[in-house]
Amino acid sequence: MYTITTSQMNAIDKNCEYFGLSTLQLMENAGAGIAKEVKNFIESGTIVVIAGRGNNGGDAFVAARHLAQYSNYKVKIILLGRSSQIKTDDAIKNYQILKHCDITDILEVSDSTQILNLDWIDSADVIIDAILGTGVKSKIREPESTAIDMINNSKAKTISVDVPSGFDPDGGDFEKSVFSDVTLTFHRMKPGLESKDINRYAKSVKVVNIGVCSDAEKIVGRGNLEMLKKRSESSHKGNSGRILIIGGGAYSGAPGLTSLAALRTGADLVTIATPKNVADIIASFSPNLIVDSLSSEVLCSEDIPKIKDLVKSHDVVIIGMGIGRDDRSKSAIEKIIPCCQKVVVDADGLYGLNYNSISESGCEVIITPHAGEFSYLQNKNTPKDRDSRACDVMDFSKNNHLITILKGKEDIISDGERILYNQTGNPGMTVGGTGDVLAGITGALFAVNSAIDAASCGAFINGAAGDLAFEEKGYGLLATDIIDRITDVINIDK
Ligand SMILES: NC(=O)C1=CN([C@@H]2O[C@H](COP(=O)(O)OP(=O)(O)OC[C@H]3O[C@@H](n4cnc5c(N)ncnc54)[C@H](O)[C@@H]3O)[C@@H](O)[C@H]2O)[C@H](O)CC1
Ligand SMILES: [K+]
Repeated sequence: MYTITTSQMNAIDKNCEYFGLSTLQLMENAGAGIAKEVKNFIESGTIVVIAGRGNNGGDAFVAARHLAQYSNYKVKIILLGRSSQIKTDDAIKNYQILKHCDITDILEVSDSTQILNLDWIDSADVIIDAILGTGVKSKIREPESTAIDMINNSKAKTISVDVPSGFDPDGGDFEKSVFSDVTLTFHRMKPGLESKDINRYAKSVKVVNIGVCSDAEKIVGRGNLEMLKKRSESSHKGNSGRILIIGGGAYSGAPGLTSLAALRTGADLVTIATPKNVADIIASFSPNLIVDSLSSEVLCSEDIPKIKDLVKSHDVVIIGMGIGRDDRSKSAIEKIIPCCQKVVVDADGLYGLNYNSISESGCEVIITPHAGEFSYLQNKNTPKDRDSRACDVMDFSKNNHLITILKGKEDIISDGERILYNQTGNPGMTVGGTGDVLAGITGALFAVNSAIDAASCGAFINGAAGDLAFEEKGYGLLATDIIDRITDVINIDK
């Protein structure tokens, strides 16, 4: 089973909320799960909860409430800091309920010398470590740092909530951490908990189910958008993506739509390399576009040296839209794709895919076929039912080392390991050009994000912008109406 990072877990949480499953409910399940494991671990004794001011502490307040129901446990709680400093509404609620649970031993400790003098830690049979979870950042401050040392120096068995406090669940560097006997991590394994020297920090790790609804993980939602890289205030021109679009010749509108969609998604620079017969037409669409004219009226091998040079100065290549199916173009595309580091292949570009050279070159490829194009790629009909389609998309992506967005009423996205579904979009989007827009959005996201995030969020944004356009224009919506609403979808929470 795959691991999930902190930002993936946050995305799942946010998607759960969209489906009506609140973070308070998840916290209740998390805390109840911890209490159940503690009960299995020890029959009776003194349990000391050491809680921080975030949701990790909140989970432990719930666990304390559940454990306090049993007379064979003496439950004591140490909150690091004052209750007025608890950060989240969920943790505050659960802390306040503790007053009504017959738990008499609750201490709020802000000063590290006070912690050093506490005899509670020595008297504990089990310590529940809930100081820091996935919200840990940089150097450990006081009083958390002293509390971690106290736990590590105590004889009590330590059960860590989600991760040993201080430890980076994503597997990055960290300053110090609790050494825990049992770590109870929520929902899925975390990459850091599988690292090679993990035994020092977490002797045993168990995944605890917290009742996440499966669609929150499978269906792309607003939570996934939050995983996208935020632009830093100090970013320079080019940091947010330089996109090279290779398209046009047979048509002129398609690469124009792709370019404008990429710019509206936040790309800094877009260059279109296009056959000479359409170069001036495309340039006339918008002063925002840089157009580089190719040697003849179709993309051909004579253009490859120039394109290889252009590829070097761009982060992502989007290839295929409006290019036509001339054999000369097809063979040029076969040679161009392996020279790219990141490439989105759409429309006629799909007929120039060479899987062997892709896997040898190590370039990252996203393809965006519709069902007909996918049938051609797979050399068999694309199935109609959802599960078989998803299976095919997953197998195809895995076997060919690429990421597929199979466009349809419900888009199916896979990197060969995971399957995601996108349900934004509407029947008005069967109009021409919407696929070109999707390629542009996806390419722009790909410049600064992982391929799977770019593909899944690209599909979501395209469909959601299409839904906004449909509200106003109904079946008269145009691909350009979608481009005009991309920023509304991306900026909705800002
Ligand atoms: N879906 C889930 O997995 C759920 C997880 N839950 C639990 O929530 C925590 C994450 O909660 P969060 O509030 O985001 O962060 P933390 O509790 O880990 O800590 C934030 C808290 O700590 C302070 N802090 C951060 N870094 C430091 C530092 N270096 N030194 C001192 N203090 C630090 C920060 O200021 C905050 O106050 C997750 O692990 C789960 O346990 C949810 O309950 C349910 C769903
Ligand atoms: K913890």
